[in-house]
Amino acid sequence: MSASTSTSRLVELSTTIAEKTRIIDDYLSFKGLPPLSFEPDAPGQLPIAKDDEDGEGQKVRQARTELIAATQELHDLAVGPKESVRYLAWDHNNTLSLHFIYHFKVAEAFRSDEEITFSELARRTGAPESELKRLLRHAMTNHIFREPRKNHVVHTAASQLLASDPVLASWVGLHCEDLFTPCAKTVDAVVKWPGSQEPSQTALAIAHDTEDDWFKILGKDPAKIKRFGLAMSSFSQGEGFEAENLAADYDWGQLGEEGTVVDVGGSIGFISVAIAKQHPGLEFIVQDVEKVLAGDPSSNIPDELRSRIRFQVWDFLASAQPVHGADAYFFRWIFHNWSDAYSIRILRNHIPALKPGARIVINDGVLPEPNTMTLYDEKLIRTVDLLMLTAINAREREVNDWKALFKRADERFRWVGAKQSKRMWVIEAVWDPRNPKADGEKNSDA
Ligand SMILES: C[S@@+](CC[C@H](N)C(=O)[O-])C[C@H]1O[C@@H](n2cnc3c(N)ncnc32)[C@H](O)[C@@H]1O
Repeated sequence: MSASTSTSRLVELSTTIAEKTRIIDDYLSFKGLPPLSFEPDAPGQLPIAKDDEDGEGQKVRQARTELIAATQELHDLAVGPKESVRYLAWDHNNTLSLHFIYHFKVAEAFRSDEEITFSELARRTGAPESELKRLLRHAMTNHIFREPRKNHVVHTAASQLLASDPVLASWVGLHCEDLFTPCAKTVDAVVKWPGSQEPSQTALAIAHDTEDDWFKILGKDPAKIKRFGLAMSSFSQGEGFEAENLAADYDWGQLGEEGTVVDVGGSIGFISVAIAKQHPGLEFIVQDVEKVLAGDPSSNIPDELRSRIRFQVWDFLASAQPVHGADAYFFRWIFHNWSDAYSIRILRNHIPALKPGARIVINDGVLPEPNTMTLYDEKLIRTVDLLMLTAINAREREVNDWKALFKRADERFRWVGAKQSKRMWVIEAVWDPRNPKADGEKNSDA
């Protein structure tokens, strides 16, 4: 890009920023909603009035997306490539100061309306004062705490959330305590086990000096399991990830009046409940490992649905699918936890149970085609993809990867398609034993 084009791009971006800011600001003041700020009582995210969720709210959310993209580009242009790369290289120090705050429970140590000295904060948290001061002053450059006068600390919106939002705090704990060190070992793991598909040959295993996979490591520590569950709930409950979307966005009616759905790795059945509520003819069998289904999982099912939702212990890696002849086998957030080799094993373990026309319905993430969304949004899903590599040698997939996965598992899985359902996707194939492509072209995957 020539110097003159670059200058006009700066002006173009600043105009976009002014326009989008105006849309957001006008909306907030018209609706009497609180302005965006760093003060402790500021909203944790852009506030949208309840009755605006679809119409005006969508417009304002879109303006926010475009504002973030424009400000990020303007920021990066202003900083320039040399400084950008220089400071990118030590970005992990942001995680470091956040980790310190999480570890010493600094946010919880004083009230949102309190002004506290570093020395009193050190006394309350047990953290050494000099490190406390250094690490908090670093975090302040990320708007986490503020020093209104020398040696005095107050909360900001972000630090206040760390104290009051257990899901966010668990997310921070998971990343700072469980995944920060492994992240730094990811290149070592790739060098040691290039192309490995094994969940135990990971950076996480190197960091923990173990041959266990992540779930075994987690399984040894109830507090970590709890923190992981809470952190993950931000995905299940977050906007665009709701179970209700799936109930509405997939044509469950095509399974017939009395269709049977097997919810594979369905945990305690909450997705089956959401679908069952909207589709009164369907019956569900929820399968998971023994540990998850111990006790009485039916007690979580509303009385009126209990006759239609059964539970069954089954390990999808260990043996063939025990439920034969179901209309659909449904997998939500399953395959992104497994490498291709294991995903293929899971699919093949279903083959003996499949009747012609049986549907494999997957509700999972999909990686975008490059350059089809803002860098901010693209970075979110690409970061999840890297985490899967670091933690369990699993991966996120593009539409074509999903298609290839079925083909590699068995040519008789006939690809139906992949359709976006809010922030998730529905990916589907049908078991077609007479698929002509299945003859001759036998695949060679183990
Ligand atoms: C990410 S959770 C998804 C749970 C649920 N489908 C949802 O949408 O929230 C993955 C699920 O797979 C289950 N799982 C893991 N390994 C399994 C195995 N070998 N056989 C059966 N279920 C398994 C876990 O216990 C867990 O409930």
